[in-house]
Amino acid sequence: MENGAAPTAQPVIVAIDGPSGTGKSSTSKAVAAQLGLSYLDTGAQYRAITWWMVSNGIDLEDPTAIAAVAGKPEIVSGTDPANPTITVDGTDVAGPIRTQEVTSKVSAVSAVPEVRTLITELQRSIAAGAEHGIVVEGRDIGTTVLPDADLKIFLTASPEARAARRSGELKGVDVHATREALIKRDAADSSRKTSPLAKAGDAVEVDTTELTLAQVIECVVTLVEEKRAGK
Ligand SMILES: Nc1ncnc2c1ncn2[C@@H]1O[C@H](COP(=O)(O)OP(=O)(O)O)[C@@H](O)[C@H]1O
Ligand SMILES: Nc1ccn([C@H]2C[C@H](O)[C@@H](COP(=O)(O)OP(=O)(O)O)O2)c(=O)n1
Repeated sequence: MENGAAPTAQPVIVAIDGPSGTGKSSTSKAVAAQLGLSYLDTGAQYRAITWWMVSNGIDLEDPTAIAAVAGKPEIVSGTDPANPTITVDGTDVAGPIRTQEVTSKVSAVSAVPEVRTLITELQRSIAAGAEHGIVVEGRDIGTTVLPDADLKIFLTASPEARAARRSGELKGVDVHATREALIKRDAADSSRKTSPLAKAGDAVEVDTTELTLAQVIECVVTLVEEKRAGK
C-alpha cells in the first residue's frame, strides 16, 4: 500500500471529533486506509447500543432503566477501514443502526454516564490493541477517550453544508428538516453533562465548509505525517 505504515513506525493515535456531517467518517476511513492504520467509528457503537435498547423495549425516557441494562449487549467493532463492521451479540447491525428511529434516540442513550463508561473502556482497549495505530472518530475522543492522542483534529462545517451533505445521503428527506434535526442533536450532544461534544484545547480545527472531501483528507494526512516526522 502506498504510504503504508513502515514496519518500524511507532503506532500513531489520531482523534477526529466534530458534529454530524462534518466529514469525520469519510475522512477518518480514507486517512486510516492511506496510512495503514486501523479505524474506529465510535458513533456506530453508540448507535449499536441504542439499537439494542430499542429492540429490547427499554424505556429511553428513563436513564436509570438504560443504565441498569447497559452492560448486557456485546458490541464488537471491526477496525479495517476498507470494511468497518459492527455487531451486537453476533448480529450484523450496520444497516439497522442508521435508521431515523435510532438517529433520533442515540443522544438520549449516549448521555447516560454508565453507557459512556462502558463504551469508553471498549474504545480504549481497541485503540491500545491497534498494532500500527488507529484513527478514532467521535465527539469526545480528544477530550475524554484518548486525551494523549498524538494528533487531535476537530472538524466543523456550517449547518447548511452539513444538512446538504446528509440529505444528499438520505434520499427523499428535505434539507430543512435535516438541518433542524442536526441542530437539535448537536445541542443535546454538546450540552450533556458527561463528556459532551467539545474541541480539545490542543486540537487542530479544520472548517470543511468550503473544502472538498479530498482536500480534507490531504490536510489530515499531512498533519499525521508531520507529527510522525516530529515536526
Ligand atoms: N468536504 C466535503 N465536501 C462535500 N461532501 C462531504 C465532505 N465531507 C464529507 N462529505 C459527505 O458528507 C456526508 C457526511 O459525511 P460523513 O463523513 O458521514 O460525516 P460525519 O461522520 O461527520 O457525520 C457523506 O456523504 C460524505 O461523502
Ligand atoms: N464519541 C461519541 C460518538 C458519538 N456519540 C453519540 C452522539 C451522536 O449524536 C451519536 C451518533 O454519532 P455518529 O457519529 O454516528 O453521528 P453522525 O453519523 O455523525 O450523524 O452518537 C457520542 O456521544 N460520543
